[in-house]
Amino acid sequence: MALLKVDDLKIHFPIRGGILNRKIDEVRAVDGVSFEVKEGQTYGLVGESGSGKTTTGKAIMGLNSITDGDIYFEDAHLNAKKGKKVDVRKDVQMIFQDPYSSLNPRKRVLDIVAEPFRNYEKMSKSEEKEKVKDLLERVGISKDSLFKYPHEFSGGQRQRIGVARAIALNPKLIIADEPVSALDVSVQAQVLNFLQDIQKDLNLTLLFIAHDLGVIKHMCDRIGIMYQGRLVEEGQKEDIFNNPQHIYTKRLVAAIPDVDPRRREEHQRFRAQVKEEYQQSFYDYFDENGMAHELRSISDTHKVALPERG
Ligand SMILES: Nc1ncnc2c1ncn2[C@@H]1O[C@H](COP(=O)(O)OP(=O)(O)OP(=O)(O)O)[C@@H](O)[C@H]1O
Repeated sequence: MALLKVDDLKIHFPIRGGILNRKIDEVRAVDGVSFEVKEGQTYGLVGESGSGKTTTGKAIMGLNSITDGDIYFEDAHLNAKKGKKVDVRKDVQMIFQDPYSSLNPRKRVLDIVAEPFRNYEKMSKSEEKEKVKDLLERVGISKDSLFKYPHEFSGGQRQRIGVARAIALNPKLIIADEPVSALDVSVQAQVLNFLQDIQKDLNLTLLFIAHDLGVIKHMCDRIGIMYQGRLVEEGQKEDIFNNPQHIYTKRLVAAIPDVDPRRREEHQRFRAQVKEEYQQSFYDYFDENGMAHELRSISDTHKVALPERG
């Protein structure tokens, strides 16, 4: 069963200008995105910076207003216009990219991790401490850390504290937005493996957002490729990596450094083939400024590098 269903989601931000500050254009950050995440699955949303991944994640959390489309969690329609507002804050939690800024530097670990359940559960101070100690133990942080501040931890440890906070309410879905991209390469794998362990232990469903296809490959069962606010391709991991269909997906797969010497020649051939196909097809997809034809009103940040005209 799908735990999360995103149906034709559109999130457009107005661009205002002129002395009357009127809407002069819009950024179509998300423009007709549909996908489903099944219970227990890790679904990867991948795409370059500005492709709309974070905006999609925030909309699921209720942090972005939705222009059009629907989001369902279990059977609840999250953005229903009529009826009672559904609160999924307990069931859906987010882990952010930057463990340096996502933890309040003035708060102690105890208060950071206890914050989510203080709103939901009444408990004594000593019960609260015990619960936070348990959570810290679960994420591999010493329980003596209760009264320490975020700056006393390394990046990887801070991300673990962020995870302790995210799992404090026993959520069903975690949206992990680039959870390792701000970390040293040397600790990235550790944090990814730790996330997988936590997922298994707690039977969590993960929506994993990243720009790095290597990280997505390591983590995800199913993958959606975002480009300029659209989901240009979607499928099981094996299909995306072995038989990509969209030229943008092919370029992402071709750009992965080849680490397996047995596949080097095959990968080189694939790269050459993609380069040729991209050059031939470029002007079918993009105009002379590098903007996709059907998506011209998207902001300049979406421009892609122009190849030589063949
Ligand atoms: N509040 C906002 N107002 C106006 N434009 C916005 C707003 N939030 C995001 N955007 C724009 O929407 C587009 C998609 O942004 P988003 O952050 O979702 O992309 P992303 O794929 O997550 O990229 P990144 O990895 O850099 O965060 C970008 O062009 C961004 O500038």
